[in-house]
Order: sequence, then C-alpha cells, then structure tokens
Amino acid sequence: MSTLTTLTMTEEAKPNIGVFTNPNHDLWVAEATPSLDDVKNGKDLAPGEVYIAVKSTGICGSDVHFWHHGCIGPTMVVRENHVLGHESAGVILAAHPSVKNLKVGDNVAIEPNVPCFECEPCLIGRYNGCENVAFLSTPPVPGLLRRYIKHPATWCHKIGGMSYEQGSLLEPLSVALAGMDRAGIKLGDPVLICGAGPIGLITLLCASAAGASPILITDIAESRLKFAKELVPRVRTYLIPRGKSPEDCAEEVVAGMDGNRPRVAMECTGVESSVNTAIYSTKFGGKVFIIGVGKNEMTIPFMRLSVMEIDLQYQYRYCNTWPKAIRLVQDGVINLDKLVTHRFNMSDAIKAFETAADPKTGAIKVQIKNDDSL
Ligand SMILES: NC(=O)c1ccc[n+]([C@@H]2O[C@H](COP(=O)([O-])OP(=O)(O)OC[C@H]3O[C@@H](n4cnc5c(N)ncnc54)[C@H](O)[C@@H]3O)[C@@H](O)[C@H]2O)c1
Ligand SMILES: OC[C@H](O)C(O)[C@@H](O)CO
Ligand SMILES: [Zn+2]
Ligand SMILES: [Zn+2]
Repeated sequence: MSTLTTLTMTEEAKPNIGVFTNPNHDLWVAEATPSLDDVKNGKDLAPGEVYIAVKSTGICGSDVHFWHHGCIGPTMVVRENHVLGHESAGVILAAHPSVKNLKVGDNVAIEPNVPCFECEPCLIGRYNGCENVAFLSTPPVPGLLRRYIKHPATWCHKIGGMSYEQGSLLEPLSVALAGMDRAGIKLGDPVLICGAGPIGLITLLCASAAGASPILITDIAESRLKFAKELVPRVRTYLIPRGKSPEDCAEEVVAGMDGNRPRVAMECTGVESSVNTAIYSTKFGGKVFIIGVGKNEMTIPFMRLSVMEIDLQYQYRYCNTWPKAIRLVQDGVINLDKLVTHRFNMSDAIKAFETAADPKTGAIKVQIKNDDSL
C-alpha cells in the first residue's frame, strides 16, 4: 500500500511519454513506463520508492553523444530502445509508506544513480565507484526524460523553493563540485579552466566562489568565451587558435595570467590537445584535474609531468555532493540561472536535442519541461 496524492493528479493528467534513442541513432518521443494508472494508484512501489512527476530536465552532452554515436567508451553502449536524460527535478506524486524523508508534494532534485551499498567503493562512501551502479540514462538503465518515473527516495533531494530548472542543474553542479573538492582549489590559487561548455562554466562559477585568482578559461569558440565573461566578469579568456601547438598555447595562457602558472588546471573538454595545453601551463608541483571525457588512449607529455612533479587526477561523476550543491544555490553562493539558454516542451524534445547539438544555436543548457504532466 502506498500513500497517494489526490491534490496534484487530476483527471487531465497526461499519459507517460519519454525521449528515446536506439542503435540506429533515431530520436523519438513515445509512450514510456511507468503507466499513468500505476503512478495514480501508487502501484508497484517497493519499500523506499517514490513516484515523481519530472518537471524539468537538462540535456547533457552525453545524451547527445548516446544519440549521435550510440556509445560512450567501450562499456556504455546503446543496444536497444533507450530513454535519455539524467539532469532532472520534479515533484513527489506518491511514496511507499516506508518512506520517511519525503512526502507527496515535495519538490526534489533527482540524483540519477542507484548504487548497491555492498561493494567496497560504496562501503567507504565513494559510491560513484560502485561496481553495480544503475546510472539512469547510461545503457541499459532508462533515463529521466519521461513525464513520470519511479526512484528510491534516498536519491531524491528536497529543494524547497528552488526552481525545477535550478534543481536539475544540481547534477552538472555536482560534477563540478566533486572536481573542486578533490582538486583542492584554495583562495588565491591561479586556476586554468579548459573548455567553456556547461561543465567548464559551472567549474568557473565554483572556482570564482572559492576565491581562485586569477582565473583563465579557454575554448575554441569565441561565443563560449563571451558567455563565460558575462557569467564571471573577472575571468580572463583565451581563444585556442586552430593549429597552434599545446606548448605555444600554454605560453600564451600563462601570459594571459600575468605570468602566473596555474596551480590547478581544471580540464573540461576531454580533448587531447587541451589536456596537453593544461599540462604545459601548470606550475611545478601543481595539478591537472581532468573532468573531460575523451578518447580511450591519448598521448601526453610524460616527461613534462615528471620533471614538473605535476599530479594528474580524474573525476568520475560524483558522490555526496547534492546537499552541498543545494546549500550553495540556496545561499546564493552559486547562481546557475544564466546557464539555461533554451527551453522546450517534452513534445518538442527532438527540436530540443537538435538545438543542444548545434553549436550555431549558442545553446549552453537546453531544458525540456513538463509543465503539463499533472
Ligand atoms: N567526469 C565526469 O563524470 C563527467 C561528467 C559530465 C561531463 N563530463 C565531460 O566533461 C566534458 C565537458 O562537458 P560539457 O557538457 O561542458 O561539454 P561541451 O562539449 O558542451 O563543452 C566542451 C567545450 O570545450 C570546448 N573545446 C573543444 N576543444 C577544445 C580545445 N582544444 N581547447 C579548449 N576548448 C575546447 C568546446 O568548444 C566546448 O565549448 C565532456 O567531455 C563531458 O563528457 C564528464
Ligand atoms: O553527468 C554525468 C555524466 O554525463 C555521465 O557520467 C555520462 O557521461 C556517462 O554515463
Ligand atoms: Zn551528464
Ligand atoms: Zn556498490
């Protein structure tokens, strides 16, 4: 038996739909599970689970990648019809009676993972390394781009009066915060950020809030650097010239930081030449911290890392970041509002994906809304 809302689910509630892709790189909107009837009746909720009306979902580069390329690396492969999306917030529609931390009507951000809490990474609190994780939208686990979903209450975080859009942005913020935490950026650190996509821009907001100085951000697209400057006016920018070597780019990066070599370079592109620019820029004893995801194998300047004692470190998703992310947004330390450049209804999801995938649109974060799901 579950506790049901009678306040929010009306007779006009719409059937569940989702945004799918498949191994042929099709993209379409179609009926999805759970059914509206199951949601309305709170059917099939296991202990600890809730039904959520998903209200706002951001498109991540990985969603576009699964659509266009059908895989990320050798292990995450689209093998059948597959629902995308893992940056979402919504409202609780029904909760199993065992759920104590949430009630019907609560607004929540959805942490899109279900770790096992039995393996070693889970037991030591680093559940992003879970050996059995179900990460929503990584095949074969269906994602959040649906009107209604079922999820464990443990992985729903109350967002109070925060907007659903801001709630959905807690996911990329979590990526940046996990990186910030392990990179150990401190007040006054010169910091380089490579790549001004959503992850680089949110990392910029975090580095600025942490008091890094100076901060320089790079990109190959002038428009993205302009966006970065509007977001954090004190940031310095460097447009990576086509064909220039990483060593030469690094020299200009350092000049752009008044001769200060970054103590930490936050790499947010996953592109080999950018990783190498970060390595050649960083100071003796500094750190290149790689959030970007790229080719399976790369050539990097091994001896430069060696003689400069530069640490190379990586981030894989996040753990324990949502409570911190919520505090930072609620306290106004991090303001994510400007990142949303385009909004579409779920029924226009194809247009939303085309917009997110086309650099000419100037899109940073495209949101898919479900204003009509209740
Ligand atoms: N580690 C994780 O858990 C994790 C989580 C989310 C995203 N990611 C990865 O982080 C990266 C950034 O994500 P995003 O959503 O911001 O992607 P994005 O593609 O929107 O942004 C990447 C930016 O890098 C720029 N760029 C490309 N080549 C460059 C170069 N040589 N030098 C400088 N800039 C260059 C692009 O113009 C773009 O603006 C991606 O690789 C993504 O897969 C990793
Ligand atoms: O934000 C989380 C990332 O997009 C995921 O790790 C994805 O890249 C693969 O599942
Ligand atoms: Zn993502
Ligand atoms: Zn585990």
